[in-house]
Amino acid sequence: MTTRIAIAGAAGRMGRHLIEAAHKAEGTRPTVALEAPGHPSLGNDAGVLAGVGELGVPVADDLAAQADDFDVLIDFTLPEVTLAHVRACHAIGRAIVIGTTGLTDEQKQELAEVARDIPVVFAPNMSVGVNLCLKLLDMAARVLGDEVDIEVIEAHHRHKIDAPSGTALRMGEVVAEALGRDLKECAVYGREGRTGERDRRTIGFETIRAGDIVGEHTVMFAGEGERVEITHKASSRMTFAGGAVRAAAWLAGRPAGLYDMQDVLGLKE
Ligand SMILES: NC(=O)C1=CN([C@@H]2O[C@H](COP(=O)(O)OP(=O)(O)OC[C@H]3O[C@@H](n4cnc5c(N)ncnc54)[C@H](OP(=O)(O)O)[C@@H]3O)[C@@H](O)[C@H]2O)C=CC1
Ligand SMILES: O=C(O)C1=N[C@H](C(=O)O)C[C@H](O)C1
Repeated sequence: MTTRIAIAGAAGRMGRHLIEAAHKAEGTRPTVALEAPGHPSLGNDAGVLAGVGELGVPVADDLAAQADDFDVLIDFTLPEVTLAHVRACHAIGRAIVIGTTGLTDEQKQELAEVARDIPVVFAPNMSVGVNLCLKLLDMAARVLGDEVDIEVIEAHHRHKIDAPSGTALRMGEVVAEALGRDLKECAVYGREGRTGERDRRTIGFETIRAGDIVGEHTVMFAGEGERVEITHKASSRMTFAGGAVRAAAWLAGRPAGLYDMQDVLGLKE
């Protein structure tokens, strides 16, 4: 059966790749494309926007009005826009895949409540490689334990508006959980001035924003005499878009619940 996909933020960096991925993947089809009211792309064909040729899917601004035309919404937009779409999907009973990062704790809480009634995949990074790295990080943290200093370094393009990246924060959470720490208490974001010696139980975050970097993450476990680094480098947004479309096909017809990419990829024990 073909999964009909709606794409929010269709004219955005990820939106265009999502249209292409949903069009090219077997078993999925982009049927709805959304942008905000007044957006210059409204009425344009989504396939033309994405560079894959005409698809007969004009960019529109009203999700609820197209409820009968899609099975799963994929949303890579802004936290407040994503939450409005979550509420709309709840009202019309549709599944949603969310890639948006930078949600507040309150927004995540609302998402968890809605996921009691509809199926939701929510993940800061949809690439297979990053999700494999999350497994490796759990193992590295358990083996190296409290004997090492842990730093998360991430680099992204100059247009990114949230920091640290959602992926970096998730990496920090995985490491903190493995070590029995609370990330909210042990995270240190950037350093400046007379900082004093490093406290071993902290987890440091460094952010680079420059040029057109698609997305790079390194977690460093540095001890006396050796260090381990686990690095992921994305060189194309298609790696995220392909993962999101795979998640949408996986989600169609599932029971209500809050899932992540580890569920989609079968990486949970
Ligand atoms: N989970 C993952 O694997 C990944 C997650 N991301 C995350 O995805 C998000 C988007 O990133 P990116 O594509 O680079 O950002 P962009 O700014 O390029 O895209 C966001 C799009 O959403 C549009 N938009 C704004 N308001 C609405 C609305 N009310 N309805 C529909 N569309 C709207 C924007 O329009 P405009 O700005 O023109 O008004 C824009 O086209 C970020 O949070 C990023 O961190 C990114 C890559 C991978
Ligand atoms: O904004 C981006 O581009 C990306 N955002 C995600 C994040 O915040 O982790 C994932 C990816 O690295 C690209």
